Order: sequence, then C-alpha cells, then structure tokens
Amino acid sequence: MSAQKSYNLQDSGVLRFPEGFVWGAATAAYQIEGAARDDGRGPSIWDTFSRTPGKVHAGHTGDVACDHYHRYPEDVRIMGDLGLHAYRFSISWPRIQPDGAGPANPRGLDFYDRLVDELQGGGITPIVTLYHWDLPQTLEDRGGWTNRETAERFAEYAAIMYSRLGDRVETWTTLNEPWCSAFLGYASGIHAPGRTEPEVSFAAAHHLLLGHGLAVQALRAAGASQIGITLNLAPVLSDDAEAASIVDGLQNRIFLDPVLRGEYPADVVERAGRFTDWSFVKDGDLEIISQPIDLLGVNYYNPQTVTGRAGEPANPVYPGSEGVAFPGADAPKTAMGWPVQPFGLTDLLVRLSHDYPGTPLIITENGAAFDDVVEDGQVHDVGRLSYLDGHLRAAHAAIEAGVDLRGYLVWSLLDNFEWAEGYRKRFGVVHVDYNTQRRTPKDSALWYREVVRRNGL
Ligand SMILES: OC[C@@H]1[C@@H](O)[C@H](O)[C@@H](O)c2nc(CNc3ccccc3)cn21
Repeated sequence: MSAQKSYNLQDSGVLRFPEGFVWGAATAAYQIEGAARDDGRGPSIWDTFSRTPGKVHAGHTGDVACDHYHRYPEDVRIMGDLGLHAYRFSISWPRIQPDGAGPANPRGLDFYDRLVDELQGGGITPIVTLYHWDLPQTLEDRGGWTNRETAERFAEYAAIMYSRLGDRVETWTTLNEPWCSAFLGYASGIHAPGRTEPEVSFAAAHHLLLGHGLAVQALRAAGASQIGITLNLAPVLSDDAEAASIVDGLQNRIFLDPVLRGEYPADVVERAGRFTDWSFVKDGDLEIISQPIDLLGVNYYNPQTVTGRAGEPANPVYPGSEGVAFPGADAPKTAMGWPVQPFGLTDLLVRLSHDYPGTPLIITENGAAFDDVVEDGQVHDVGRLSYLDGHLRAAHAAIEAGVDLRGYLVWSLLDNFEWAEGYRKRFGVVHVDYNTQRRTPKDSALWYREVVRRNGL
C-alpha cells in the first residue's frame, strides 16, 4: 500500500501510551466475510433477517459483504502495512456447525485455521470473538437465546473452536454485546431475529450470560488463559439521577453485575418484574456466569443522555424504562446520529475501574461512521480522524487516572455490513468499494499507523 500521505506527528507534546499497549482493529464475521453459502456454511439469523423485507436498508445482505472469506490474505497485508499489533475478528458459528450442534464442518474450521496462520505469519495477534450475533438459524427455530439449551450448544461450539485454534489463539472473548442480542433482537426487533417480545428478552439476556459462563468453563478446562466478554457500555448523562440509574441498570449493570459480581442488580430485577418473574434463573447459574475472566472488552461509541418525564412510555430497546425520555445530546453527531463526546470514554473507564476493580480492560470497539468520498484514490475522512483522536486522548486520560487499560481496537478495519443500515454507513478506516472490492486506506488509517508506530498521539 503506497503511503499517499503520512502524518508527521511532532515529538513534542506526544501523549505516550504504556509500553506494550496493544493497538489493533476489529471486525465481525457476518459483516465482512461474505461467502454466505460457501463450504458448508449454514444460515444464521442475520441471513434470515436481512432477507425479510423492510428489516435492512435497501434489502442489503451479508451474502458478499467485503468478500473477506476469499480476500483475507490481502486484508491481513493491509493490517501489516498499518503496523497493527492485534486483530479482533469473530467466528461464524453457522460456518462451524451449520445446524448449531453436532460435528464441526471441516471446511469452516479450515478457513479460520488459514486466517490465524496468515495473521501469525504477519506478526499480528488474533483476538477471537466467538459470538458476534450470527446465531445458527436452526437454534433460533428452537427458541434461540430464549431457550436455555442454546447456552449449552454455545459452550460445545466454544470447545470445538479452542480445540482447533487454541494452540495459536491466546485471547478469547465469548460474546459481543449481549445487550444488543437480547434487547435489539428480542425486545425492540430492530436486529435479528426481529422479535418484539420484551417479556422474553430478559430470559434471552440470561441465557446469553449462561452461555458465556459455560463457555468460560469449557475454554478454561481446555487450557485457555486469556478469556473475556465484550460489552457495549455507555455512561448515562442526565439532570435526573433516577432516570440515569434506570438506564444505567438496563444498559450496563444488567451485564456487569452478574459477570463481575455474581448477582443481578436488585433495581433491574424489580423494574423488569413487570415483564418477567425471573424464573429462568436456576440455582447455580450465577456462579457459572461469574466465572473469573481475565479481560473485559469495552465497546464505547457515545454516552446516553436521558431525562425523567412522567408518562413517557418505555424505550423499546430498554424494557422497563417507563418515565425516561431520550432527548439526544447537544453535541456534534456522526453519520449514525450518535453524539461525539469523548469525555464519556474517560468517565466510563474510570467508573469501571472504580466499581468493578481487578479486571483489566481493553477497548474492543471505538469508531465512527461518516459519509466518505473517494477523491483521486484517497479518502480525506477528517471527521473520523478527529473522532478517533479525541477518543484516544480520552483513553489516555483514563490511563493517567489509574485505569488498567491494555489496548485499543478501532472499529472497524474495513467498511462493512452495518446491520440494519446495510452498506450505507461506513465505519472503516479502510474504504471498501463494494462494486470492485477495492480497498483504499483512508487518511484515518494513515494517521492511525503513525499513532501505532509512536505508541501515542
Ligand atoms: O454500529 C457500529 C458497530 C457494529 O458494526 C458492531 O458490529 C457492533 O459490535 C457495535 N456495537 C455498537 C454499539 N452498540 C450499538 C448500539 C445501537 C445499535 C447497535 C449497536 C456499535 N457497533
């Protein structure tokens, strides 16, 4: 990749990150791989959802995406050109077990074998996400995450993956954002499987966490040493303390507390009481869920701004949030309409280290969508570059405040399938022309390469 432009950061005033800080990028299988029917891959709930009229922008699907399944050598080369230390990617469960259970599909395993070997050859550390939303459809046909048995299938799948890759993959995260799987997928229906049943979404959340715990047990028993979970977390900004606490509970503490404290927060149990009696929680579940982990993955994009408003109906993605309004923030916005508030990252990381001490943190996703334009083979994505710069400064401030932050993985390496938004929203630091599959590192990638090289800003 020719360096169309290099960013010469002045030495003076450079913010240095700790020695050994891990710099990388992140993706997810359904968003980049394509090859949806190649080599025995079975359908996932996102194959079904994206084919359901009206669910995904313009009927876009992950059938081809970035064709990473075939182009991974080029993509690994790009990672090397950018000097990345690590690459976070997810494994497509239906590529490994097309029916979500039973013997593994050898051609599916072979792909990830090749990918890990390619990464190793490039000196890039693999960070595996076992589940990034692409549940095998056959498991959804049996209730999906509302069915407790799915948690057991997930642990079996985790064991299969460790047995194949455990000799070369050290860092394993079980789930990406169980909040999205449970409350976007089963309560609001804006994500797969598109169910609008808030009364079952809490059971889905619990079974996702149970799957995490059972997978941790399986991975640990097989010899895994670095195991974690990735949560999408957001500080809640409000002039109303009760409103803030309600959303903090439904977004953050509903996952942080069971995983790191072995209990569900009492206020969340009470507020969800209008939907469920929590009878899906069985004796011993929370001991399994709170199996010790070595790392907490933090996906941060922006804070949530809320206020108390009598009579306000619940936000569909937050069942139990009656009386809370989401007015939006008075801040610059990304192409997703999400506010640009880097201070929220510092606040979040400091809160985590204070309220949940002892678990090292890694930013597993942070990034922004902006409307990019290719001009003479370049993409001058100043908005994204500025977003990343501000958030890295915010992360550095957290480290200065004593937070044990181990790394930063930008979302995303490539423009990709942005779920219900399809391909119209671009988060990549590398532009993808979906007509030609041409990759073009954006100015933000060239800037990020310098940050990695200098280990600082
Ligand atoms: O939306 C950008 C990324 C997405 O592409 C990743 O697959 C996913 O892990 C991810 N999580 C968030 C933050 N959570 C979220 C909030 C509302 C809708 C969807 C995701 C953003 N992103």
